[in-house]
Amino acid sequence: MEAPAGGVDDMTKLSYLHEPGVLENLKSRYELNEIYTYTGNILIAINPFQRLPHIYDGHMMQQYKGAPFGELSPHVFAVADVAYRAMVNEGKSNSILVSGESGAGKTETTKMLMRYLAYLGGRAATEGRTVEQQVLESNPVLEAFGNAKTVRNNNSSRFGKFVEIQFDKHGRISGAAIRTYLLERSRVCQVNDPERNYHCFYLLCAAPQEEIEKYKLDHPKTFHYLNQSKCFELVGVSDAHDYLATRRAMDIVGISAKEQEAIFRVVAAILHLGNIVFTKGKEVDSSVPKDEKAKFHLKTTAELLMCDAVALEDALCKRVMITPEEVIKRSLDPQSAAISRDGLAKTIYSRLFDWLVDKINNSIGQDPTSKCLIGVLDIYGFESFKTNSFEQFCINFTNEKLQQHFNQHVFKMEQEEYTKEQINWSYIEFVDNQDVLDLIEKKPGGIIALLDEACMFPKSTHETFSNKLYQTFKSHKRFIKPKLSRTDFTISHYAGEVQYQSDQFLDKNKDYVVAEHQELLGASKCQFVAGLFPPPPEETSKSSKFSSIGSRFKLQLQSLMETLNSTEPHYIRCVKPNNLLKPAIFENVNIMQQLRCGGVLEAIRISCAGYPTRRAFFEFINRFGLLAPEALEGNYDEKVACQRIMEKKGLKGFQIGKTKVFLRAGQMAELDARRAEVLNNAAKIIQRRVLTHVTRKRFIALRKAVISIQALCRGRLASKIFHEMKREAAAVNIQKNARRYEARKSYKRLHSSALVVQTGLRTMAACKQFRFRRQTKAVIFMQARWRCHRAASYYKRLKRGAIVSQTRWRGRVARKELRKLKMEARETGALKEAKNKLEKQVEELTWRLQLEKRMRTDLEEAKVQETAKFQSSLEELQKKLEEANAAIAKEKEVAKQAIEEAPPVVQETQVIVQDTEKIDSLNAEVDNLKEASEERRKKLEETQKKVQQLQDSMKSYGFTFLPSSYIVLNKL
Ligand SMILES: Nc1ncnc2c1ncn2[C@@H]1O[C@H](COP(=O)(O)OP(=O)(O)OP(=O)(O)O)[C@@H](O)[C@H]1O
Repeated sequence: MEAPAGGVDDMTKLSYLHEPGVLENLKSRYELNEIYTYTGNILIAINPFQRLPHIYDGHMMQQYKGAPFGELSPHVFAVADVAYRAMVNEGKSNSILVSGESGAGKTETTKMLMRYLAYLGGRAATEGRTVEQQVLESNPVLEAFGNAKTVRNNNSSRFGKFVEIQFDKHGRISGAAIRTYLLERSRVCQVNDPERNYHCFYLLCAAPQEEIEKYKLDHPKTFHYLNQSKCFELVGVSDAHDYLATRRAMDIVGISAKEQEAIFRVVAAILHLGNIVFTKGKEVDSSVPKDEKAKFHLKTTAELLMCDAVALEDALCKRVMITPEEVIKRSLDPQSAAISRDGLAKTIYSRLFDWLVDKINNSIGQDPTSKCLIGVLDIYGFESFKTNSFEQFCINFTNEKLQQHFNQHVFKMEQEEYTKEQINWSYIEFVDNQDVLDLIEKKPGGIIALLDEACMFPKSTHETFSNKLYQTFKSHKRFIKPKLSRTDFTISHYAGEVQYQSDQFLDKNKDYVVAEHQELLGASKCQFVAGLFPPPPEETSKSSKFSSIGSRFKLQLQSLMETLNSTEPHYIRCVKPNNLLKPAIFENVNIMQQLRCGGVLEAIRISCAGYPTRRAFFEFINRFGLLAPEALEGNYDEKVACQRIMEKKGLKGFQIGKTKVFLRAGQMAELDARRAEVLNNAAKIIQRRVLTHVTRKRFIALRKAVISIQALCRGRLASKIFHEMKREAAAVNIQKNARRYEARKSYKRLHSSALVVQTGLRTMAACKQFRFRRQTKAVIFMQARWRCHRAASYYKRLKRGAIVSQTRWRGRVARKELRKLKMEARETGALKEAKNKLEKQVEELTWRLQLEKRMRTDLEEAKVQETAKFQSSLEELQKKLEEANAAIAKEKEVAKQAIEEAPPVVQETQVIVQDTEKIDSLNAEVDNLKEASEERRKKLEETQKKVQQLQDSMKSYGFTFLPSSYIVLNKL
């Protein structure tokens, strides 16, 4: 089969299984950012050196949850899922072993595993912190105190870690425990350029100002333990931010504020401790703090550790030697004092780290009832440098142990199984490393045992120790004595030869606290510091008195191996693609070496050549019996039934053992696929029936609901239409009223305009009429005047004529009368009476004339003259009357005389009566004219009043008219 361009996701599928093929496959996948590849059950993870958040997000977790192994592309979640499912289904503990060299991505992979397991087995946070939250948050705390920048990794874990996640019977996380291995103690006092010390020191130096002041800290370059390297900062990392993040994580894992304060106080004390420089004292081979600065740091260290400064100085510069005879206090030279100081710093730091791990474990809590666990091992990979010390020895010892576990699982157990089951099998050669392990750990006689022995003898040196090694293992095929060195030794590990320098082995292996240090800090006033140095248990035997790092580590590894052996292992091999720590660089040689060290190539070979899948007969029949029901019905024995099932499915190359069926790679998957097909068909039938039933029920309910909804909708629609209609009617009404209002308004405007026009016209007509009447009046007046004048002229002429004729007549009549009077003179009384009557008449006429005169003066000036004329005529008449009266009086006198002489004769004068009547008629005419003019005047006044009123009202309406209009309006 040709490999696809993007590579295959399982290398057992490769057609040409050789090193270049494997490398090419990994390379082509890495170029596509496919960092994970399977090799059978082993997952190879190549460090991308760049964030790929999309492959670790929640969606991805959901995808991998419960997905069959191999169905989705290779992923760390798939391995965790398999481990979890196996634990839940089979009730067996599982472990995931993550290995690889420094910087290969073990810690990141472990974090992903833990996140995914927390996702699978997590529960909703009910009361504050959950176990999984605490497990996850323990990472930043441990990283702050156990990680440092090295040349190979900016965040290198300087300890091994095995996290046991305990689950309850429902598969929920119920507890957890963290075991740590072999913290690199030497880093506390010794840092190579360009590496860094543990992160916590730098974090504390970047803490908020008040803490810096409290702990009397300064820039990292001022501290001896930090300034041995010129690297103080990490690119893209903020120590100040990480300090706060660490404090938050400490809160979550249950470290109280008081404890946190004590922890950082101790960290600060270690920094100050490192700055205590010694110089020669007055006595021989004695030492004292070098200067004031050293004294200041001594004092500060004592303050921070809450112990006596003098006692601290003594503990650093002196040693107490107990001999059977006496107790001797021996001074240390400056060099030894510095070693003592560094020893104290290392002890304090390692105890602090152990305290943190214990605290986290206690705070998370263990579940004693838990039966299953998933262990995740993140441990340093194989190391081979130019100079390899005790740490590399222990690390490589660990890797040998793990390799053996891997061998046992993948190769040895495979082959043993084949032999046990008596199947045809041509054995594959594999490198068994038991001899290396024997070389290192065998008791007695192993390197660790010899090292312990050397440490117990005070006079031993690394030379004596090396010689001992050379003598003991001179014929061991895994032990080589280098030709050019007298103290180095080489071990031929499974991954290659490593040459160790033994000069520090003894010191680094010693695991005892100097009694003076123990005493000093055990008596600290700070409970936390005193707690780090509990009183040592009473020694029972001499052998138990001595404890070495090497043997303690060996015991820890033994216990770890026991745990791992009781679990079903899963392997993740992390690979570092380049030493530049940069993405997209694939260094072939480097990677090939790592694959070889991780046993990946061997695993590929055996997976393909052997029978990676096996099942007990009953398990196989249980699982795949449904593929050939006739094989079960025939009452065959299990072995035959298994054979029939496989033959029916056309499988070839499988083997039937004594109790198990052995399948070639991929055959199990094929059978599973067939089984899934059959199950799917059956499930489909059941689903069909159930679905029909459910769908019918749902349909009926739906129909009912639809009818209700329709009724409701129709109701709504009708009400909507009704509402619309109502609105329309209202709109029409409003329109109607609006139109009416508009029409009325325009009508009113028209009406008032017509009125104005009419008023104008009427005014014009009235003006015309008024002018006509005025003219008529003037004419009448002129006519009246003319007639008056004519009548007056006629009257004057008539009166004159009348008076003349009257005078003549009266003269004649008077003479006649006189004669009569004379005749009637005798009747005096009658004459007297006539005389009185006449007098009265005269008086009356006089009164009337005066009245007329006054009236005429008031009325018209024109008549004044006439009246004057009348008056003058009246005066004339009066004169005449007087004359007449005088004549009458004369006549009376005459008559009196005549009467006296003769009887009087009385005759009435007709002329006076006629004049009076004429005057009366004229007066009546004048009165009539006056009345007529008075009436007109009154009418005119009234008209003017009306005009004035109309004018006022029109003004209030805002109209302005011509004066002629007012007149017309006045008339209206
Ligand atoms: N899956 C990943 N995705 C992104 N970056 C990664 C991944 N794995 C590793 N890295 C990067 O590689 C660096 C080193 O990884 P890590 O600390 O996990 O290595 P390690 O094998 O644990 O090293 P050491 O043994 O020194 O602790 C990380 O800081 C990170 O930057």
